[in-house]
Amino acid sequence: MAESLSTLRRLADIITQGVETMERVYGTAGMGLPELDHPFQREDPAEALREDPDIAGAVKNIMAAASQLMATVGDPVSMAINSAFAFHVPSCLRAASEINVVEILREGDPKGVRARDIAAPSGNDPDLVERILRLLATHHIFREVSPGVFANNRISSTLDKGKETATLFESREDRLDGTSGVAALVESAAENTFRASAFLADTLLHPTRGKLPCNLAFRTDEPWFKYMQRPENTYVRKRFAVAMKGTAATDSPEIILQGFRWGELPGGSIVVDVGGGIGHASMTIAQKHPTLRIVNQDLGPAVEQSRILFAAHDFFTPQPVKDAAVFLMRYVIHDWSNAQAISILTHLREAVTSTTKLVLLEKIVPSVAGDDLHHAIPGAARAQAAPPLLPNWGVASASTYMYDMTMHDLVGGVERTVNGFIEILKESGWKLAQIHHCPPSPLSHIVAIPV
Ligand SMILES: C[S@@+](CC[C@H](N)C(=O)[O-])C[C@H]1O[C@@H](n2cnc3c(N)ncnc32)[C@H](O)[C@@H]1O
Repeated sequence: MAESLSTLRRLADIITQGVETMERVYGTAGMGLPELDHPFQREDPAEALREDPDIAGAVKNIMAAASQLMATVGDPVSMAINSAFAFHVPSCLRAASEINVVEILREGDPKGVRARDIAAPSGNDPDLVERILRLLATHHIFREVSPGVFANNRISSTLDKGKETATLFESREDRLDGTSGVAALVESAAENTFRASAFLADTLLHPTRGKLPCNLAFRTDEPWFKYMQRPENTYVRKRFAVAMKGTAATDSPEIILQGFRWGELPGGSIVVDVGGGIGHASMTIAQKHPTLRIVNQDLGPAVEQSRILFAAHDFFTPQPVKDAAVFLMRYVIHDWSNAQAISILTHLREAVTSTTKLVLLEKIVPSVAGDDLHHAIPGAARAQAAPPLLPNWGVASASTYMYDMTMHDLVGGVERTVNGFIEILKESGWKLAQIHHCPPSPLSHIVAIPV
């Protein structure tokens, strides 16, 4: 058999094996696989089963093999051109979310709602709304149940803001407050990151020191975080904060407890969550390990709440806590360039005791071609997919690479490889001592000690 045909068969076999694993695990648990056509129910025990390692492995293999199969059999010219036009997906998705389609469908007839009734509350053209939803339904986001009639499905329903449509239309300013953060993340990414990303090539063709795609897109010399502080960007800033909650929606909150052994720290040890934001990581640690003393530092005001001390601190200035057992940073270092990251880490290094540890929670970027698994660092080695799959499982790992470019385009940050972490840690007086991966999450605990 020609090589390409045998590859096709091997990819199809991977999918078959994955499906068999899913049938076996769901069958043994006496549960059905959640249906694509039905709205997502987070509390459904069948959703929790996705954490099962066999299911998580099967899902990765099926996604990687299915996308590789499509790339293999699809017309290459169409594949390239469709990739270039794929921007219509986020553009339509944001449009649907902005006019609260998900909530209109949730409140409407479960059998489906006509485009004219979906368009009416926002006063939009029903024909245009129908075309937007048709493009999305073609990508399995929403269902077109009969011509011009739409319903939510498993994917669209994750954007549900959980409020009455009347409330959502009443005040645009507050519509995202208190929501899961998924719609905020989608709208923020599909507006701000999307606009910034459109200027990536321009920054390569006309590189100007210090200018990021975001600076060209928003015609400002200010960094993104500063630009968001302008009074006219209040809505964008509020939405961004809610969107940060959305970034955690794909991970269990318990992930903070999975790697580094917080329970082995002596009672009374101080854990400083540097750049801890609203403190959800601090809160999870404090609840599970009540004898630890947690300090959550961020730019905001200082308060004491739920046994956590919220302290105002700029991490580009000397670290005031000099007796910490752990400096923790979740999703902070990826916001910064190497020079800035080294400055932040150096301030922490200057505040250590002989036993202080640094714990970074970040994604570690694998190469698509596979990595050298023989790093001297305990825990660094990670499973790789067997051929013919891409070693990094291709699109099943896409979010890591999407976040990497998001960091670059908006803030000049970077999702780092293992070597990237080794380098910035070494430059700031730390040594990477241990890595705990937390599959199926792409997040890892990176533990460093002072040298
Ligand atoms: C991506 S968020 C991560 C927040 C939190 N660690 C989490 O996992 O949700 C980055 C955080 O860094 C904070 N930050 C940005 N610049 C800072 C600075 N100079 N000093 C302290 N915190 C800063 C932001 O306010 C934000 O809360």
